[in-house]
Amino acid sequence: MVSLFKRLYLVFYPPQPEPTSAPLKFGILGAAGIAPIALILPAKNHADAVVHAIAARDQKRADAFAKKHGIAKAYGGATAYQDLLDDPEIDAIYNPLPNGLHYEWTMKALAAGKHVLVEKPSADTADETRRMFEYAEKKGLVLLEGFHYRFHPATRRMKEIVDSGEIGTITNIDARMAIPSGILKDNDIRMSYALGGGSLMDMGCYTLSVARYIVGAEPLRVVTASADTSSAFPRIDMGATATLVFPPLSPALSAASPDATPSEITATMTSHFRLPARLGFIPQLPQLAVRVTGTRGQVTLYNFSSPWLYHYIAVKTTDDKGVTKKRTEKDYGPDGWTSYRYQFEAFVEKVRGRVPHHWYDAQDSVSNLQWIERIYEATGLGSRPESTAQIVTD
Ligand SMILES: NC(=O)C1=CN([C@@H]2O[C@H](COP(=O)(O)OP(=O)(O)OC[C@H]3O[C@@H](n4cnc5c(N)ncnc54)[C@H](OP(=O)(O)O)[C@@H]3O)[C@@H](O)[C@H]2O)C=CC1
Ligand SMILES: O=C1OC[C@@H](O)[C@H](O)[C@H]1O
Repeated sequence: MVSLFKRLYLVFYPPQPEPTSAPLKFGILGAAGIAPIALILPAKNHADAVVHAIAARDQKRADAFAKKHGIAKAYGGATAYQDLLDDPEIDAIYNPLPNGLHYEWTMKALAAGKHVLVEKPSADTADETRRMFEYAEKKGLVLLEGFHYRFHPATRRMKEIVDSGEIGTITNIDARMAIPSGILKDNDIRMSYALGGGSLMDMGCYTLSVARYIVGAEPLRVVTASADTSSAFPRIDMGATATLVFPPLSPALSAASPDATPSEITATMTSHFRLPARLGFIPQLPQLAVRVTGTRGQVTLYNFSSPWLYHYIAVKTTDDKGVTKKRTEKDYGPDGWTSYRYQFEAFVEKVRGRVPHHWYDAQDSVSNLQWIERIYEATGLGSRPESTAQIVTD
């Protein structure tokens, strides 16, 4: 318990190292709820980065956010986002706008010559994501989709266990990210189709991402997909469940397994904004685990999407004699380092032209959106709308 408090204390009150002589200056588009944990706190703990400006559609909101977080500049009003992008002092942009605005403002930020860390999912469609990364490449700028969980040591450890062959040949993956009803309000950005909402976009993007990461390959097909909708939000999947088939693990990985004939892998992904109460009044617990089943056992990473807060990796194996062994591992890394802090470290390293401890390429982000779109198509709800913004690129 003491270590939990110490860890969380250091997350919210991180040590602030002496800054370098010219730290990277970040600007944030929108006074978004996620910005403090995902960018401001990691930057406070980084010697070579500083959050220099915030832009919000309302000046008072921008000022209040800047004051609260010790940010030097606050842009407000109708032109605030573009004003921030036009600020020559800013090197990099954090884009935590609603999903449906990721494409427009990432493209505009790249056009202004800024590196971009864009929140997940990177855009509404795979085609938008592809165009964003192609443009970043052309401009020689760093663009990263913020799948922070990938940078955390617990995620890497789970993958290491799977790749070691300890649980045999993988047969199934079950990835869930779902929260009980009563948390998400009707006016949340996640409930707006026009803003790129839906549980598959918001939470399903993680479940798909983690399954693809574990297998290290793209799915072959969507087998089943269904969505829970309501008459009040007909185009929003309050919940979505999809079953996809992946190819067997690559020979390099299956060589670590003693099983002779690896078979296709079935992955089930579940996301939900409002898990219904049991018997109408007992709230369900959040579902936040990814479980990988193999021919000789299982590995479960609980809370794969926010491992920094709390997680465990449960490994269960059964040998040829039927003897079952269980163990639990944890890997938080240094106290106070969230998955966002690891992600931030990698982003800054990349911008500085150094090799980050972990990275994933543009195709990874494009593929994630491709499969989100295929699942939406299979549910009958269709992709989220493409941006209609006019963007001037060079
Ligand atoms: N990596 C992670 O762990 C998480 C990632 N996210 C992602 O971050 C993004 C933002 O999520 P979250 O912080 O929860 O959202 P919020 O609603 O808290 O913030 C969204 C921001 O978008 C701005 N905005 C611009 N146009 C609109 C509009 N038309 N309607 C509403 N807001 C608008 C607002 O900025 P302004 O201040 O200018 O009004 C607002 O502050 C999403 O893409 C989400 O998927 C969210 C949570 C966790
Ligand atoms: O990490 C997260 O948890 C809750 C979600 O609604 C959010 O958008 C996601 O990124």
